[in-house]
Amino acid sequence: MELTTEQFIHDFELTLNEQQQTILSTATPSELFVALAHTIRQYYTPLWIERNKKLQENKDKIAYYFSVEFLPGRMLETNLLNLGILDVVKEGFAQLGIDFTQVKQAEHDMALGNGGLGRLAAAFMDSLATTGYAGFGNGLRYKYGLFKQRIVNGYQVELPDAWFGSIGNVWETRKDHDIVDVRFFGNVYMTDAGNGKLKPVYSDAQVLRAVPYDVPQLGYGNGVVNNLRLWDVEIPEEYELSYPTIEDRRRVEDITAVLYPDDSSDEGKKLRLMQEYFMTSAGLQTIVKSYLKLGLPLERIYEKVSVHINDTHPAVAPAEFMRILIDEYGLEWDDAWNATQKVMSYTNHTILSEALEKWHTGLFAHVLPRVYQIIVEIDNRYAAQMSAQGVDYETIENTRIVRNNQVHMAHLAIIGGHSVNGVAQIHTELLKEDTLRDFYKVSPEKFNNKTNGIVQRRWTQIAAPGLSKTIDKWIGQGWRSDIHELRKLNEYVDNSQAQADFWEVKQLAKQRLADYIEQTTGVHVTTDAIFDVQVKRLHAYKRQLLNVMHIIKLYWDIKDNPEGEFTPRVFIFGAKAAPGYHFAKSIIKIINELANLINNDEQIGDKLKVVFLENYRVSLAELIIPAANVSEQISLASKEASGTSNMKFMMTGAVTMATLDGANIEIKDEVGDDNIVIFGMTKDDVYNHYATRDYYSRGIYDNDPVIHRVVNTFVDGTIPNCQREGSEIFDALITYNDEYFLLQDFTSYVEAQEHLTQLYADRARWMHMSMTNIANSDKFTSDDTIRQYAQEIWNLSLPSHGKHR
Ligand SMILES: CCc1ccc([C@H](C)CC(=O)N[C@@H]2O[C@H](CO)[C@@H](O)[C@H](O)[C@H]2O)cc1
Repeated sequence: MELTTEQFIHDFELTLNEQQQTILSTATPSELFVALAHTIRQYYTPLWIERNKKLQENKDKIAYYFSVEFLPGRMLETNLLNLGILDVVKEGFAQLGIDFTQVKQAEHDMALGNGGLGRLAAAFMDSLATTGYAGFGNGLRYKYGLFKQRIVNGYQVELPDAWFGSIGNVWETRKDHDIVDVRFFGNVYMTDAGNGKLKPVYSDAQVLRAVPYDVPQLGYGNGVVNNLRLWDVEIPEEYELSYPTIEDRRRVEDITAVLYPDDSSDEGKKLRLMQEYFMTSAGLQTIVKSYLKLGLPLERIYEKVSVHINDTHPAVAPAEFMRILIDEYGLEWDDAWNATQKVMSYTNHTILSEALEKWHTGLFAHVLPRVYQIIVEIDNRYAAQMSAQGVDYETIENTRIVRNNQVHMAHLAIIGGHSVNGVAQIHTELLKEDTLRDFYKVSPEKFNNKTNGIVQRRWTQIAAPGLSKTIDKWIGQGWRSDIHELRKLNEYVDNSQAQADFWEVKQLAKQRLADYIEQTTGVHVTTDAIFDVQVKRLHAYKRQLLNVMHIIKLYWDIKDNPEGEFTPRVFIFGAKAAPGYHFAKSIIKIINELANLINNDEQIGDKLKVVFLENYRVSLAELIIPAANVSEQISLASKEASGTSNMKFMMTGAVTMATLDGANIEIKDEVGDDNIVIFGMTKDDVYNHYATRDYYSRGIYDNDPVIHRVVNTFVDGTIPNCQREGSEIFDALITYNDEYFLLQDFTSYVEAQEHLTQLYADRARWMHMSMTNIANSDKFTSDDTIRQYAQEIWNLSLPSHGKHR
C-alpha cells in the first residue's frame, strides 16, 4: 500500500491519542505497540472486508486448514512487511524518536503451538495469503499458550503463558454473527423422521457456545487478507441454569483454557478430545452455513470447499461432517460420504506410534455419542466395501477405524478423505513402506509427498535484516519478492569480497546473540568461536544427548591436553520438554550442569562454552538462527519426519551437521555432498537393526574406550549435582540398550565434527559452503509447498480478483 511517513505519523499519533488517550512522551512500549497495531488495523481492514465480499460474490473455492496448533510468534513486523510499510513505520518512529525494537519486543509471542506442526501451520497461513489462494485457518483461542520455561537450578520449570496479559490479542476480532452451538455427552436414540428416514434425538446433552475470533493473515505485497479463525467457548444464556456455580462455569471454560504441551505422545485426556471436537464441529458448521449462502446443492460442496486435517488432532472431521450433512441437512448417506471424501485430506507429521492418537471407545462414545455411532457405521461400511473388493481379512482388520476398543484417528482421516501426505520424501516413503503400508496397499492413489517449507520473509528480511541487505548488494532486491532469484548468489560463492561481506554480517549476528547470552545467562562467549546450535523440542529421537556426548569428549580432549590446538566452540541449546516427559527433563538438567562445569573451568577458558537458553520460542529463534555457524540436525534416521529449523539455518548461512533423515536429505540434494556434513546410519541401517534385533550397546561401551569414558562421565561424578539424572541416562544408553542408537552413531559423529572443524579453519571453503546453502535454500519456501497443496490436494484455483505471486 502507498503510505507516506507523514501520513503514517499522523494516523499513529491520532490513534495513540484517541484510542489510548496517551501522548508520545509518556507512552510505554506496550502502549506504543497497541497504538501501532490499531493504526495498521485501519489500513488492512478495508482489504479484509473487500476480500470476503469478493470471495462470496465470485463463489471462489476455499481451503480450510484445521489445526489444534498455530505458532505465529510475533505478528507485528510480518504484518508491516506484508503491507509494504515496514520501512515507512521505522522511518516514522525514527522521526518521532521511538525505538522500534523496543516496541516490537512489547508484543508477546502468539505461542498456540508446541513446535514444528504448529509453526508449519502458521507458515502456511502466510504463504496462502502471499500466493493469493483463498486458504483459511481453523483452530482454538487458547487463553494460555505453550508454557513459559524457566531454568531453576538447572531444572525446567513450567509457568503459565498468560499471553493475553494486559492487552489481549490486538490482532483478533470477535465475530458474533458466526456463533454456533456444539453438543457433548448425553444420549442419542434414533426415531422415525416420518419420511421413511430415522433421525437422532439427543437427551441431556451439554450444549456449549462456540464464539469465533478472526485474526487476519496478510499476503506479502498483494493486498490479500485471509482469515485465521480461533474458536472460544461460552455458556449460552438459555443454558446457564445447568452451570450454577463458578466451578461449573470454569470447567466449561477449561475447554479453550490451555494448549496441551505434548508434542509426541498422546495423553488421551477427555478435555483434549473435547478441544479437538469443539474446533472441528464449530469450523465445519460455519463452513456449511457460508457455503449454503452460495445457493448451491450441498451434495456438491466439495466443488467449493476443501478441509485439511493437520495430523490426527482434527481427524474427527469426516465423521462430524457426515453428522452435519445427514442429521442437520438430511442428505443420503452415500451423497454425504461422497462429498466428505472429496472435501477431506490429511497430513501425517510423525511415525512415532505413541503420537498417533487412539481414543478408548468408551470415552469416545461417552463424550461424542452420535459421532461415535457414525464412526462405527463408516467403519462397517468400509470393511464391507473392502471385502467386496477382495481385500484380505488381515489388511481390513489392520486398517479398520475401531479396533481393540480404540478409535484410530489416523485411520478415520485416511478412510474419510482423498489424500494422505507426508512432509518430506523419506517420511512419505516410510509411511508407504511401513507406518501406513496396509492403507498404501488398498488405496495407493491417496498417498503423496509435500516437503515442508518456511516463510523466507520472516527468517531473512525480519530476523536477518543485515544479511538481507548483503544479499541485495550482490544480487539486487528481486529475491525479496521472488525467492528463486537467490540462486544468482551461486555466482559469488568464491568471490572474496562477497565472502568477506557474508562473513562480516554473520559475525554481527553472532555478536548480537553473544550480547543476549551474556545478558540472560551471564556467560561471556567470543564470536571467534564456532557457534554450534541445536534448537528444537527436547526429545530422545532428536538426540540432544548425542550432542552432549560429543561435548563431553571435547571436554576430556582439552583436560587431557590443555595446551593442545583447539578451535573454540560455543554449543547453544534451546529446548522445551513436555512437562510429563521425565527423561527429557533429565537431559535438560544434565546440559545445564555440564555447562556450569565447563563454563567455570579456567583450564578450558574460551575453548569451550555451553549455553542453554531458556524459554525457546519463535521470537528467540529469530535471534539465534541467523547467528549460527553449525546447524545440528542429528536425529536418528527415520525419526524426524522433516524438520523445518534445518531449512531456516540453511537460508541464513549455517552449515548443516546432519543424519540422512527428514528434509536433511533434500537439503543435501540442493547443496551437494561438499556443502553439508553427513554422518551416521541410514534409515535402512536402522531398520536392519530392527529386523535382526542385533544391536547391543553394552558391547560398544565395553570395547570402545572413548565411548566408555564418555558414558561413564554421566555417573562418575565428573558432572556435579546430577547423579540421579546421570544414572538415568546411563541406564537408557546401556541397561535399556540405547533405543536411539547413540553409541552406534557416536564415532561417525565425532569424525564428522572433526571434519567440520577443519572446514571452518579454511575460511574460503567455509564461506563457499555457507553461501551455497543460502543460494540454494529457495527450494524450501513454504510458498511453493502451499502451491503444491493447492494444486495437487485441494484443487484450488487462484481467486479471479486480487493480485497473485
Ligand atoms: C498427541 C500429541 C502430539 C502433538 C503434536 C504432534 C506433532 C505431530 C509433532 C510435530 O510437531 N511433528 C513435527 O512436525 C513438523 C512439521 O511437519 C516436522 O517438520 C517435524 O519433523 C515433526 O517432528 C504429535 C503428537
